[in-house]
Order: sequence, then structure tokens, then C-alpha cells
Amino acid sequence: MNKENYSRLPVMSGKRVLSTSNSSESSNSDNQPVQKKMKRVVSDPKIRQAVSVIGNKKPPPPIRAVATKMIRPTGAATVAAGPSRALQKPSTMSVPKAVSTAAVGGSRRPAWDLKGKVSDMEGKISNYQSKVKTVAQENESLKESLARSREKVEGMSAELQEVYTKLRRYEEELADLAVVREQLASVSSVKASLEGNLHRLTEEHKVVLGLRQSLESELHNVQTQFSLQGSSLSDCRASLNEAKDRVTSLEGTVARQLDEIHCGEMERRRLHNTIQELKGNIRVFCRVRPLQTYGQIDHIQLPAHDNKALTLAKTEESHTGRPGDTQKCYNFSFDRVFGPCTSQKDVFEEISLLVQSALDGYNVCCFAYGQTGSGKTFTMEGEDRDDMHGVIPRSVRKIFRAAEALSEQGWQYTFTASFVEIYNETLRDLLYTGKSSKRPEYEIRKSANNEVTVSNLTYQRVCSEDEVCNLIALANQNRSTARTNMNDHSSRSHSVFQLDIEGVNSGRDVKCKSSLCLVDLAGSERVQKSQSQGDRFKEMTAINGSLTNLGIVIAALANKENFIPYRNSKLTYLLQSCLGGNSKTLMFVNISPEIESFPETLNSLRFASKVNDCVIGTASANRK
Ligand SMILES: Nc1ncnc2c1ncn2[C@@H]1O[C@H](COP(=O)(O)OP(=O)(O)OP(=O)(O)O)[C@@H](O)[C@H]1O
Repeated sequence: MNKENYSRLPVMSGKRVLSTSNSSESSNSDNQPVQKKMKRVVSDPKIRQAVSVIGNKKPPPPIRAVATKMIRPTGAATVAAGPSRALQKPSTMSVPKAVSTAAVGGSRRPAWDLKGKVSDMEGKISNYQSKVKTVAQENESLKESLARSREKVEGMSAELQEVYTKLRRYEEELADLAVVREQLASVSSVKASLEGNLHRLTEEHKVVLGLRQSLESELHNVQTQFSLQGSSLSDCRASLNEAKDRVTSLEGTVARQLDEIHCGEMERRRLHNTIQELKGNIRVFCRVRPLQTYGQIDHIQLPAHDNKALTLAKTEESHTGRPGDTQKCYNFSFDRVFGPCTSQKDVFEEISLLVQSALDGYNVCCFAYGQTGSGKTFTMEGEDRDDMHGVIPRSVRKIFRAAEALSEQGWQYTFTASFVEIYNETLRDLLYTGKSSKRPEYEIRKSANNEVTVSNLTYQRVCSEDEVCNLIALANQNRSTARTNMNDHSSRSHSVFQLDIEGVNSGRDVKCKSSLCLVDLAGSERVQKSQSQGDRFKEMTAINGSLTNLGIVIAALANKENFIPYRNSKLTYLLQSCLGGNSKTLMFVNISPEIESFPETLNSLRFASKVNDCVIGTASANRK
């Protein structure tokens, strides 16, 4: 084995091989690599034979054969006849010069010189004998040398085995190293990726460092501000304590003022009621509808300086038949007269104080009276546009706003709405949403504490103006309308919108309860003029009967009669609590400006005058 053999081994780092080789050299007792030794041994011709034996090759026979041949006691002649190959080699042994010369070819003895020839032969024999001796000695030394060589060969075989063992170990190490190399490769790739990561992290670290610096500076700023605010906080605390003291003292003042406000509110209610009483618990407002065609109203005169007076003038034909001869004037006086140009807002302003009374715990009733088409529904409900809203939507708005304002003084209000129609002396629920075939019967009932209710009627709890407006819209859908000669869309029924109000001031332990009734009466025209027949005639009879009865009830109240015929009509029975002593009533008399309506206008004004003359007993608030 030599270095070339090593290079043909499985992959191994040269360094490691060299180091192993070196270590092997250094560990060897002879301080020589095994292969070198081997080379030297094999190059020795004597040992080569032994090596050949180890290598399973037949050993060359010569030495032993020669030795054997030489040792075998054969005669000198045999020796002389065929000298061995060893003998062919020039011998180093010394031969007597005389013998040698004669034997080799010195001068030939004469045939007769037998003695000399014998002597030559004897010399030759002794020569051969000494040669044999020498060869035997050589043979012995060769045997010894062979034995030594065998020992050496055995030693070397052992060494060789050792070398093979080492070789196998090296090979195993090499295999291990290959695994290590693979691991190294994978570790290298991991290292490369880690280096990439490291590079990225380094960049990120730089960014984070920058961020940190900016955050640190920000933190510094915040800390500065914080310390500044800390000092201002202590200032604030001091002023807070001062403020707390002030608040405590103000709370006392507020409590005192709340008491004063409450007393003031109760006083306001009392005074307000006094004013309403002074104005009369039943008041009548007259409203003239504008002309629906271009023209001038001549027969209705409204004095410019007096907004409470109205004159109805009619030029009566003379017996000669010529017009303009005599003029008959009918003067009326009401609590207020509104001309055709008065806006809805101005009309409501006059009655808003009455609506306020409803919140204060007084029953309030407001109804519109007049012939068909005179503007009752316009006055009570108005139209969709905000500025055209009538008394009902404006009252509802005022009530809810006033209730909200009073909540600051501890008042909590609950509202319940109902909407009834009286058609042909029959009650109908205008808030009914069930099937018309399943409409129940409605009966007016009076409770022990004189409260009037209607059985089966919808009493809807409401919390806002919008909710009430939705109910009014529902009622309008349900409302029965009929076509008449006087007005295509006139209502042939009375409609009664009622808002029951309950107020509680739990802090003061005060309660109040009242009703606000807003009534749009059916048209009051005379039967003859409407030319109604059949059902329409029946409608007109029922309407006029209930309106007449309304007048009778008001007159009976005015005369302080013992018996008030409320039950004569459904209308008066339903409005009983609003018309009685404990109420404030407002009647609108609506009149049409057309000259053709003169008789109806006169009738309406006469009816309203009668009502205006009534003074209903002093109202008292329903307080507990
Ligand atoms: N003050 C007013 N200004 C403008 N238009 C009015 C006024 N009063 C009434 N009108 C109009 O006159 C018409 C009739 O009015 P409205 O329907 O209110 O009469 P009514 O008395 O309620 O009739 P009915 O008894 O048939 O219900 C309507 O078109 C209404 O818009």
C-alpha cells in the first residue's frame, strides 16, 4: 500500500489523512510508515521469497533444493559433473594457488606422472571438500536467515493485520466524516439563512433604534408636559375644592330656589286660572273663512278698532222690489273675532293659555261649530304644511313641550289619547285597527268619581308629538265622510279627540289629572237648504239634534239649573266633564263669507252668542 492507494479511498479531508498518517508514523516504534517498511522488506531478495509464500505463491525452490542437494552425500563426481547454480557463482573462498593452477589449466602432467596426477586429484578433492564445508556453513547461515525472515514475515503479517484493522477504522471514520460533512453542509445552509435573518434583523434593529429614539424624545416631551400638568393639576385640585364649596352653597341656594320656583309655579297656576276665570270659563271665538273665489265680502263687517265685534248686514229688498232700500244689521260680540286673513298661528296664540291650563290640571274643551264648509276642520286640524297646522297639532306640540319644561321642576306626565266619532248618534272608535266586521259596540259610561269613559274604546298611551300625529292620521283614514250638496268633503259626524293628562310631582307629593277635548263638530246647516234626502236627511237630523242639545245643555249650565240634560245626545253625554263646572270651554264659531250662506251664518252667530252669554261655574283644578 502507498500514498496512491490512500488517495483512492472514500472522500476524506487530506488534512485528516495526513494527520492520521503522521500520527501513525509517530506512534510506530520504528518511526516509519508501514508501506515503506513493506517496500523495503519486499526489495530484499531473501525476504521476497518469504513474502511470496505469504502471498500464496509457490516459493522458488533454489535455496533449499541447492542446500539439500549440497547436503546430500553424493560423490564428488556428481558434484563435479553438474555444479549447482549456487556454485556457478564465483566463490569468495580462497583456493590453494598450486591446485588451482594445475586444475584449471596449468601445464599438463605427462602421462607418466601418475603421482603428480594423483596429487592433483587429491588437491582437487580437498578443494571440493573445503568448498562443501563452506557451502554447508552458508547453508546454515541461510537457514538462520530464513528463520529470521519468517519471524519477520510473521511480525509483518501481524503488522499488516493491524494496518487492515486501522484501515477499516479509518474507513468507518471516513463514513462518519461523510455524515459530518453532510451535516456541515446543512448547517452551512442554516447558517446562510440565519445570516440572512441576522441581516434583516439588523436592519429592523436600526429602524427600531430610530423609532426608539423618536419615542424617547416624545416620552421626554410627555414627561415635561406631565410635570407641567402635574403642577396645574394641583392648582386645579385647589380650585376644585373651592368649587366644591361653592357647589355646596349653590346646592342650598338651588334647593331654596326650587322651592321658590315650585311656589311660583303653583302661584302661576292659580293666577293663570284666575285670569281664565275672569275671561270666562266658556269663551267664544268667531272666525270668518276667506272667500274661495275672487270678490269682496260686504255683508260681514269687522270694525278695525275692535277685534271682538262683528256686524252681519243684510240689505233687504223694499216692497217696490228695488235693492238697497233698507239694511238690517246684526251686531255680535265675542271674546275674539278673527277675520279671513288671520293665520293659524295667530288663532292658536289666543287659545294656547287654555291648553296650558290642561297641563295645570283643568279640563279643557275646544270645539268648532259652524255650517258645512265654514272652516271647522281647517281650524281644528288644518293642513299638512307646518304653517297650516290647526289647533289639534299645535295643542299637542305645546302640551309635550310644556311637559318637558315642567319635568325640570320634578313633574312627570303620562298621556293617553282617544279619538271618537259620533255619527247618527252612534259612537265609532277612530283608532280601531281590527276588522270592520268585528267592530264592538261602544257605550258611554260614568264612573263613581264622575269620570266619563267609553267601553271598548282604544285608549292609546302616547309619549311624543309624533305618536299623536300618527294617531290623528289613522283617525282621518277611519273617519266617515259623505258627499253632500254643500261640501264635497264635508264631515257628517262629530269627531272628538281627547288627551287624558296625568301629572305627578313626586318630590312635592302633588298630582294632577285633566282632559283636553278637541272637537270638530259636524256641519250645522239647515235641513231644507242641504236638500238632503234618505240617509242624508237622517244624518242631518241627528247632527242638528245633537247641536241643538249642545245649546240646551250650555243654557241649562248658564241658568244653573238643577238638571242638565247631558244624556239627551251622545255628544253632550261624552263632553259632560268638559262642559260642567270643572272645565274651561272654548267654542269656535266658523262662518262662511258667501252671501248665500247668510241665513246659516246668522244662525251660527246666534247660537254662539247664546253660548257666549253663559257663565259656567268656577273651574277648580283636579289636584290631590
Ligand atoms: N281660514 C281659512 N283660510 C283658508 N282656507 C280655509 C279657511 N277655512 C276654511 N278653508 C278652506 O275651506 C274649505 C272648507 O273648510 P273645512 O273643510 O274646514 O270646512 P268644514 O266646516 O270643516 O266642513 P265640514 O263641516 O263639511 O267638515 C277647505 O278647503 C279649507 O281649506
